[in-house]
Amino acid sequence: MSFASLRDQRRAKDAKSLLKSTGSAPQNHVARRNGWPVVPNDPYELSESLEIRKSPSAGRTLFSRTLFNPGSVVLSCRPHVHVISNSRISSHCATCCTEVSETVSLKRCSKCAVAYYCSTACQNADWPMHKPECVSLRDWAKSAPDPGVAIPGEAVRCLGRVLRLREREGYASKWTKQMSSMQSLRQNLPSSAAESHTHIAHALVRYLGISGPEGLNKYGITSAGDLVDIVSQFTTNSFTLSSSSLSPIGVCISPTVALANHSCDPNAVVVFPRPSGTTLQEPVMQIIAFKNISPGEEILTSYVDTSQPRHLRRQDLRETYGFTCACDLCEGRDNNADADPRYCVWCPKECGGKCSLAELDDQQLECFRCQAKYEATAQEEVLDRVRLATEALEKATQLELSDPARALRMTTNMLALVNMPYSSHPLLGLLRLHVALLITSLSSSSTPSDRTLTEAITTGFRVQHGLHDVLPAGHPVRGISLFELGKLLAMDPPPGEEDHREAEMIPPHGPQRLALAMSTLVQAREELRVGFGASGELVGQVDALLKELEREVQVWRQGVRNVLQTGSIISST
Ligand SMILES: C[S@@+](CC[C@H](N)C(=O)[O-])C[C@H]1O[C@@H](n2cnc3c(N)ncnc32)[C@H](O)[C@@H]1O
Repeated sequence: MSFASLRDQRRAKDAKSLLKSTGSAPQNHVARRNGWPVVPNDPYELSESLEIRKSPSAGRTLFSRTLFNPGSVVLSCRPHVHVISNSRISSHCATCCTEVSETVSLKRCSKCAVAYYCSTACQNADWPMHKPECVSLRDWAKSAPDPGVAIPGEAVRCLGRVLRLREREGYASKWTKQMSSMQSLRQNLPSSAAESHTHIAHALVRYLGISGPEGLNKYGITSAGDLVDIVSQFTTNSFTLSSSSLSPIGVCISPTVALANHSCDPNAVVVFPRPSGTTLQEPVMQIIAFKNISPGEEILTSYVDTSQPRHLRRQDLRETYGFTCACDLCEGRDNNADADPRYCVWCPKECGGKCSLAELDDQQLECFRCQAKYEATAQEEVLDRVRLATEALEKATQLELSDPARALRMTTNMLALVNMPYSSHPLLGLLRLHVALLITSLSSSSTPSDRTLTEAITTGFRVQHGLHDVLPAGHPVRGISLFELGKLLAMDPPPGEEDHREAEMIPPHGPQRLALAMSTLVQAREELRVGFGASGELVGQVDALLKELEREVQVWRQGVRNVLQTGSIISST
């Protein structure tokens, strides 16, 4: 069955459920705005500034009833369930997600040796949930065929918590009603998702020690369809749990935040800015407006990385969420007469214009500015390099955590080969990964080299350039990458290497670099105040670093003054 017919089926289904929800009540009893029925907020308890409407083709969606300025918090809540991912399980507290550091140590659960906590208070808070989970984790480890799979994946651990919480909270509770109201794609499951759903369902049953239908009944599951619904609700509505600097650290579910529909040109973002200051309230999840949202406007977040080209965004959305995005960006209604900066190469005549790589279909690449066309062999060579770079990006991303040195060699080699605008896929991805790997190398080396620092800074500037062309101001990814660049510029260059190359140095050294670091950090603060809201943890970190640099500048100015004064004393005597 084609995707279009699946979508049409869903539309028909939406229309049916709409009729059902209005029942036999007269039409004028159903509140409508712009023709869309307003759905009662219950059981969500949304604030007065928000309302839920039912779209004809995209299910329930959130609308604003007030003006949200860029940087204002649209919604703030603690997720219903969250778990730390397998790769971060020993470095983040299972309860509040605080990361291990020089000042924070984590203690491991002595029974399962899987969950880690930053304090006794966090361990106690998690105990009612962890107690049965602890038994499941131990049983799972005992029967694991090898140590590499001794801990179940985060989807299975998260769903284990969902089922146990449903039982604990009660099937008629608000908590369970909210969870059950989340959309399931069971009826229109994309074929690509069926295999992974089955795999998760099998693993879940094994993890919970369920051996027959009675075991499932205990968790309120009366049919295989119920189980598919629960897995599908998870995949369609879960969020990547991230640190305050957007590093992925786990997975979580909030039925309220999940009410927001998707656009590749969104007006709001979902972040975890750690605003509470009290670990026991964390993780706090927020929807933040990064554009003006007027009363009566739909609140739209993005489920995918919007710096990616359309074909990759569409593929992700189809496979995981079962729909084809029809936003202005995807449908080419964004009034952009140039090549898509997310997927393009430079003009063959180097006029500064770009040729689009989107919808190529054997056509000749043509410059949008001067209409010059690529020769067949040159075009083949360019496309080969794009393919090669795409594969290298995928491979290096997989190796980022397990073998960062090898990943760094791959990005270094590939960056020397690709020549396309910094904003374009796969170059932007390679540049972002390259900076991250260089930062890892700088922080893990006992003798970091100035060459590595310089390369990280120059690459950081290229990333800025690229992101600027594909993400709007205030997007959290822009703020984070400016902050990283500011921190690199603020680092003291390693001693002993700098003098002989100073004249040709890009970026500058000495006080000029300090000034550049400060202006970059001020810009980062502006962007972060929008993308994470003013009370985000990172805004405080930028302020602290700016104060430190201010003091360095004072010391440096005083030093110059001293030298000048000493000089004038010498010359006057
Ligand atoms: C996280 S849920 C959003 C809330 C959902 N509309 C509901 O009624 O519960 C994601 C699902 O909403 C629908 N959806 C979200 N954004 C959409 C869009 N732009 N176009 C079509 N469907 C969309 C898709 O079915 C998707 O799988």
